[in-house]
Amino acid sequence: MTRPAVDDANASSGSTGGPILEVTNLQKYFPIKSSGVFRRSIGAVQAVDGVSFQVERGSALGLVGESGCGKSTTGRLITRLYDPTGGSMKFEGREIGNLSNRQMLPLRSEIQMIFQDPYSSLNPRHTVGTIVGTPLRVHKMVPENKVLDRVRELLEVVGLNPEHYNRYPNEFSGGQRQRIGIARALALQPKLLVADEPVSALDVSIQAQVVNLLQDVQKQFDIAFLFIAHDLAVVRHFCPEIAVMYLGKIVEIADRETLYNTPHHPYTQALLSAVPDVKQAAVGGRRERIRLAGDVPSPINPPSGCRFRTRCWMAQDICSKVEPPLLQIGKNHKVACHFAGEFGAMPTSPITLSALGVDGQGNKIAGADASVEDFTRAGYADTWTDVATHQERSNALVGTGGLGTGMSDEQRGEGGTRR
Ligand SMILES: Nc1ncnc2c1ncn2[C@@H]1O[C@H](COP(=O)(O)OP(=O)(O)OP(=O)(O)O)[C@@H](O)[C@H]1O
Repeated sequence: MTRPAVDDANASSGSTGGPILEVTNLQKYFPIKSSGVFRRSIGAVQAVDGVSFQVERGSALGLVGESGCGKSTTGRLITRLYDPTGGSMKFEGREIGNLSNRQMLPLRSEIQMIFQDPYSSLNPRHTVGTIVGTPLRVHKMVPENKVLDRVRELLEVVGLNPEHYNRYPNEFSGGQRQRIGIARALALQPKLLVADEPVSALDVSIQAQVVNLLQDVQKQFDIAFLFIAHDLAVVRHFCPEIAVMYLGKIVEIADRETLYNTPHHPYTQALLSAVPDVKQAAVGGRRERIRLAGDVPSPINPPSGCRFRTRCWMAQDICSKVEPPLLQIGKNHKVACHFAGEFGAMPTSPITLSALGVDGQGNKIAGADASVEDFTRAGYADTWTDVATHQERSNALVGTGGLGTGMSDEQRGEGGTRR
């Protein structure tokens, strides 16, 4: 199976490079209707509420968070199984959020999805040959007399016996069924694959095999991935960048090394504390386990200010009054927390004040300008504020030991960051 070279693909879609997917301030509110004849809207489930990220061509972004935080909804928006309530989704530079089903049709082959449950996502009445061959026929990928050859080829790519095309899904194990789902997704030679918890329904012993297969096909066909998972261990080896979601929002996003080594959001720290650390175990150490109290609150009526505050051990008054913006605090690191910092060394006063133009109680400071920075933009800026030193830093100076504008202690005020 071959994929067009990246440059050819760009040329055909009119793309000029840049990320394959750019999502900005994406929202999905599911309306709640009253019962009765006149089904009025009486509220909304704020499943995804202002999410921004980008996925580079051939790369992988991990989207992680507890059940109900909006990961699957985000994946379904990108594949346009759902219509967004607001925001923008650009695929190869082209807005796809407002495309009709018809306009979307040619793009469907380029953005494919792998589902969590390999049992319910395959039609039990169809043979594997039909399941994998149908997209080939619908999108006229190959002439009719070549469909079976291509199906066999795809089965081989995903490590299944090509001669098993005549079998039914119930004749395969869970891991093998997920391989069939992967073969079906690969049939259309996608450029972006949304993998929604592709291994969580599988036996632990099989999970690594399927992740390895996904990694192989990613390299072989230069496919970009949005890899959705509820735990940080699964995405660790797959995704060079990871976004952590909580109740419809991204609370922290960073490159893998930064996120695993120096998480700055209490929620990320809690999630990471549940991940076994082989290196630490080898030297006889144990990472302190942080147990979060209670469940994720309802997205129908989320907590005011910071949505995580009801479960956060760092929460203070400001957290209920003001929503923390997703501040860039490192070269490839953004975090949405008034008290963002390394575990055990988090600041005692909010770091977000000057960006927001508010005082420590969350009240607007008369005459103070909030930052002009757009906190909803996807990707990273070239300059940011270092929360430890309160100094401006820029890509050009990182690594040279050089720092930007030094700030006096006075300027730092109540731990305020200058932007
Ligand atoms: N079609 C829908 N109608 C109404 N509410 C929905 C719908 N789909 C999802 N939701 C709600 O939106 C919120 C986010 O759900 P979503 O499935 O995206 O979360 P998730 O992080 O993927 O969780 P899980 O891992 O359990 O799938 C949940 O509260 C869910 O109940």
